[in-house]
Amino acid sequence: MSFARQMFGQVQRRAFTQSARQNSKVAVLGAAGGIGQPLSLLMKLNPRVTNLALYDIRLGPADISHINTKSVVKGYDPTPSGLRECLSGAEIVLIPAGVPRKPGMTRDDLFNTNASIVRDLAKAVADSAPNANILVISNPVNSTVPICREILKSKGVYNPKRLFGVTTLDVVRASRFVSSIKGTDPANENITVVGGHSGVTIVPLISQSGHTDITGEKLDTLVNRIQFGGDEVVKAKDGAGSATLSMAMAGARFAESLLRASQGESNVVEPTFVDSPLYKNKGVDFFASKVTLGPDGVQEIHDVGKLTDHEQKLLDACLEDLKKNIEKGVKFVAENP
Ligand SMILES: NC(=O)C1=CN([C@@H]2O[C@H](COP(=O)(O)OP(=O)(O)OC[C@H]3O[C@@H](n4cnc5c(N)ncnc54)[C@H](O)[C@@H]3O)[C@@H](O)[C@H]2O)C=CC1
Ligand SMILES: O=C([O-])CC(=O)C(=O)O
Repeated sequence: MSFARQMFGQVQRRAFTQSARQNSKVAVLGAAGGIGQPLSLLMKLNPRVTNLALYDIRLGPADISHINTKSVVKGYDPTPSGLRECLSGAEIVLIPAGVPRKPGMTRDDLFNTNASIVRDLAKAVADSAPNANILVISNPVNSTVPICREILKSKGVYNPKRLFGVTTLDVVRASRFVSSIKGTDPANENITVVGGHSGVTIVPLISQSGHTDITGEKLDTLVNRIQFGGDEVVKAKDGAGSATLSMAMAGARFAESLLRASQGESNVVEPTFVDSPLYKNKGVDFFASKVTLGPDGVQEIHDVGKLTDHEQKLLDACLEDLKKNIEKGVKFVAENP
């Protein structure tokens, strides 16, 4: 039997044998995109999902509904009522809607287009799924998450425990890159990455991984590759977009963690960009660090732990940029409500 048949056979068996403990509707906004399509596929293969609601302004991945797992899939029209129905009753709303980078662009260069897309989708979520966990993938995450907060606040439904910037890809990359240096299994490499999700705001804490032998130039190269892993992909795709498959996997992993926590599993920890007390005294309202997830979303925000002098310098540079990125999102909503 081919590897693919074996793999999908296993997924299917799991899907049919594990009975869902509760109804979990997951909505994907931007479902027809480079991330949206594989992300929707992974959600369709997840036995914890009972309803999968797909929305995009262009035609979506219609054949996902033919996959023989139990969940019910529905694609919605790109109309206000379609979006309302898509969101109604959703436990998780994944947002990969928006434009990706081209070579030479920073994530911040996407702001002008993606800020209004995310703002308008956040308004719809506030109206139709005010209690949902909102998982923002659209870049620049450091600004689009604060945009969501401002919209939810303006509508009186902001719950800081349920708004997440998805930074899982940084952690996925970090464990893969460290494992390729060390010749280890990436599944066993849990590298903490804190801060935000662009360039120097991405701060990998290699000292906490136990790999104290990665130092000097080797460490600098590794840190730079984690911080600019997204650029590596943008360059390789040469105008055809940015990371899609690895991002879909990372988004699906984060959504799965939230579902595990909401379905009663304890000690579910994921790094994510949330409304965080850690650096509010420095004017930084959002920060990614390890977060224990619970049935109500954020359960506990962990601090960054012990840092080397080198990591402290990286963190200082991160906080400076992050503050500006967050302020930019807040200002956008104040001026363009
Ligand atoms: N957080 C992260 O780690 C990562 C974030 N990204 C970001 O994810 C976003 C999406 O990337 P791709 O999927 O590659 O782009 P894409 O262009 O392939 O797909 C985006 C989709 O969003 C849809 N869309 C646009 N406006 C919409 C609206 N108002 N409502 C619903 N759907 C809408 C488009 O029709 C398209 O299908 C980009 O902003 C990219 O920078 C990409 C990789 C990693
Ligand atoms: O680099 C980009 O534009 C997409 C992204 O966020 C990533 O791959 O980490």
